[in-house]
Amino acid sequence: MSEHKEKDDYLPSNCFVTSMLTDMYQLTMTYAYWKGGRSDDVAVFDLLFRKNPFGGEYTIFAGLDECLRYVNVFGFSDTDVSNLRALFPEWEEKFWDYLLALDTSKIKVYAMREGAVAFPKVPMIRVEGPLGVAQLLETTFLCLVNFPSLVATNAARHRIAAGPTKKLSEFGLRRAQGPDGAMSASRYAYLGGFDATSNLAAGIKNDILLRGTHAHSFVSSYIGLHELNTKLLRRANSDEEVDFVDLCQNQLKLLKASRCNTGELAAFIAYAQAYPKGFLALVDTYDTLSSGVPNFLAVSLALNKLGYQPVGIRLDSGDLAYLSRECRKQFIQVSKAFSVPFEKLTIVASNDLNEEVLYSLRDQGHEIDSFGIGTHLVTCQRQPALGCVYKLVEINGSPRIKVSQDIVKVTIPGRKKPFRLYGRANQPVLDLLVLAGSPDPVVGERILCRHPFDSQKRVYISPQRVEPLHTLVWDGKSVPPLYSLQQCKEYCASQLKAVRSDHIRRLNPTPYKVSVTLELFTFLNDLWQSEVPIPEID
Ligand SMILES: Nc1ncnc2c1ncn2[C@@H]1O[C@H](COP(=O)(O)OP(=O)(O)OP(=O)(O)O)[C@@H](O)[C@H]1O
Ligand SMILES: O=P(O)(O)OC[C@H]1O[C@H](OP(=O)(O)OP(=O)(O)O)[C@H](O)[C@@H]1O
Ligand SMILES: O=C(O)c1cccnc1
Ligand SMILES: [Mg+2]
Repeated sequence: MSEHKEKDDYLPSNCFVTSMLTDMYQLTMTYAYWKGGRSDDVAVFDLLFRKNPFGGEYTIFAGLDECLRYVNVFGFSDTDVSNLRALFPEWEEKFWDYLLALDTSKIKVYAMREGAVAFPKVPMIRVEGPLGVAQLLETTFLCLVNFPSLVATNAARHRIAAGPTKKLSEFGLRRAQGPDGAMSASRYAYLGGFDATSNLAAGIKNDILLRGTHAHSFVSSYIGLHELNTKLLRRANSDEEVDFVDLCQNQLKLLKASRCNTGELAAFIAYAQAYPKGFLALVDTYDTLSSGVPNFLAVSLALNKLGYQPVGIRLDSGDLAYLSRECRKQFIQVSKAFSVPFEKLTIVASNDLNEEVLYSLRDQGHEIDSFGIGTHLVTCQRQPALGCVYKLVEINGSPRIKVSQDIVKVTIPGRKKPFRLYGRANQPVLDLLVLAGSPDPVVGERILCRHPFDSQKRVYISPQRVEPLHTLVWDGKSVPPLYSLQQCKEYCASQLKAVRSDHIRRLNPTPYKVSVTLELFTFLNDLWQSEVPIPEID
């Protein structure tokens, strides 16, 4: 086989994503399957999680496109084989021919749509095909789904906490877990509900709106007005150049602000000279209310006189609720006193924001229009990992079960189709797992839905709508349609809108029901009984 197996342009975003990006035990199992003559046994694996993250009751499924890109380039190169040969010199020669020839042409992948709201135990992805290959996909698939889904869910939670009208920008690049953590976080935060990113590379690569203000260093780099290389600024609608520095100083006098830092004023003037149409100032370097805001307003009034409209401010410390209200008050006062349209200037807030702070700000009342959120969003500080697993559920048509003392860890065996059943209000009521060979649920037909493990819990439902959650997305090659990031983002928003609000609420959200058919319930319990020896007490 050639050194690279690149097919078309459908390649993983990260160059580390190759068939060697896996746990060593996947390769040692591959060899043992091959030695045991099991490589071509037909396996079915489910990729699912057991517990929603962040103490919530929902999860956003993300990362599918990257899984399919990986499946598209799956395969071992000559270099991979020579590296593996050095590691495992005792492996039989013929195995290397087998490994070099491995591809995903016999693999089928069924999956939820990227951006779907997913619930515990319902497979987000089902992989079918030769055991030797399907097994090898485990680690990489998990790696490609866990973090994206976690970040997308985190972003969705921040969106819900901020409210639908606020602008949300992801500011996490500098604090992310390495370059891939940052690039993934920017992409999947957007999918989960953010509007923009400060990450230039991610914005350009993914066509995400780029947003940014300026740093404290820009402000503190100026000590006085003498550092400005020009005093001039051209009017918006003519070529006339005006002494802008004089104009700003005069406006400051009119504002009767006596405790302003002159270096800060110089920085704001310099920024306004560079961006007269996009003037937004970070106002907390010295003192927000007695220096930053009056300096900002003086420069803004001067810009107004030259025909420009300023954009707003960023607050990055202090009590953001209080400060934003005070700033808005001052904008309104100045609007009235000077007859300028400053009432609705944008207030951006940042500084260690997270879901809890967003809720708290809402409770207190604030005037912030836009939030810049970094560390907590991209590192998922509240819960740093999602526990997706990849479990064998069937081999050569025989269902397999992984039993555990801990009931939530028991896998639901067999090849299954998941459906979302909708009730009267056209809202999802429960997800139902049905054995693949059994009939699909039918609209208007009453069906018994059972809790997979708790025999007491069962409900009848006559669904108003039945939505199959899986579609075939890879059948030896990718199966269209492939959805763009924008489409995944829109799908995510529409899914979240459809879910009953009590599943989403902040405190004690209601768990969403995940059930199995009576047939699957009986099948699961019979298999459990037959596989687990009955303990004997003497
Ligand atoms: N009104 C508010 N209600 C709840 N939390 C807030 C409010 N305003 C700000 N916060 C949060 O409180 C924390 C304050 O952080 P911190 O202790 O670093 O203060 P700071 O204002 O940045 O101080 P410093 O300027 O000394 O760095 C941040 O996480 C911020 O998001
Ligand atoms: O707090 P986060 O949610 O992670 O958001 C990003 C933070 O990063 C920047 O601070 P930093 O001190 O790095 O630089 P600055 O001088 O621009 O404030 C910015 O001002 C925010 O406070
Ligand atoms: O543009 C900003 O204001 C920004 C970007 C990254 C981190 N903190 C702030
Ligand atoms: Mg900061």
